[in-house]
Amino acid sequence: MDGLFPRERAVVAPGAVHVPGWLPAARQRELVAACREWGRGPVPYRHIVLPGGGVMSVQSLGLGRRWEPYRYGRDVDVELPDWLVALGRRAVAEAYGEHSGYAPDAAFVNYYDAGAGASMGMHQDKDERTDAPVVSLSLGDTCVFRFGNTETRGKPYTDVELVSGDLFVFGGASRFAYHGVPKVHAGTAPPGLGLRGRLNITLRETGM
Ligand SMILES: O=C(O)CCC(=O)C(=O)O
Ligand SMILES: [Fe+2]
Repeated sequence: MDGLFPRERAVVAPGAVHVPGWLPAARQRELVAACREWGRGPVPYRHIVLPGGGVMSVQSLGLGRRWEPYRYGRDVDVELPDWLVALGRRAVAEAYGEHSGYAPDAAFVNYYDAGAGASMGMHQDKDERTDAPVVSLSLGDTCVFRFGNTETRGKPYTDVELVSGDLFVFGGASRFAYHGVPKVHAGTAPPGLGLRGRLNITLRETGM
């Protein structure tokens, strides 16, 4: 039945807002072009190695501050552009009706190679020293985004389909909720986007 009914804006949990189709197609193409440009160097997208030795299946790049699991370091892969800060502010205003001076200083760009089965386990974004919201933008392949609770990695959670162009903001009572991406549906990116796989940009205020 997917596609028969329009996807509606939804408050998935208090402070967690899903806005389907927020980015117009032309904006999505611009963002994909920017993600490609950022990856040209000097620092490429890479699989982050976790302190326990695990290797993330997602390939990531840091804008603004670089995340060195599990903290933000001083190194910068790519500067965080002002236009992306402005987009983040518009996103928070879209979700909550006001942006309250949202001032992100870091972003992760995550690339999911759907053909290779890339996914992201349940985790909290808790290395920031503020409780300002996280803004998430999705491009390319559709994924299952699992949005849970602040107590455990497990149930209760809600599975949300994030499609290219969707906005998801989590703040307030949901800021430290566990979330993850158990599945990316290969080959579901909009044909005109020119992207194989999924890109996700998450903006944060590190408070540092
Ligand atoms: O890819 C996503 O939608 C989520 C990414 C995420 O949770 C993160 O980068 O911390
Ligand atoms: Fe996260």
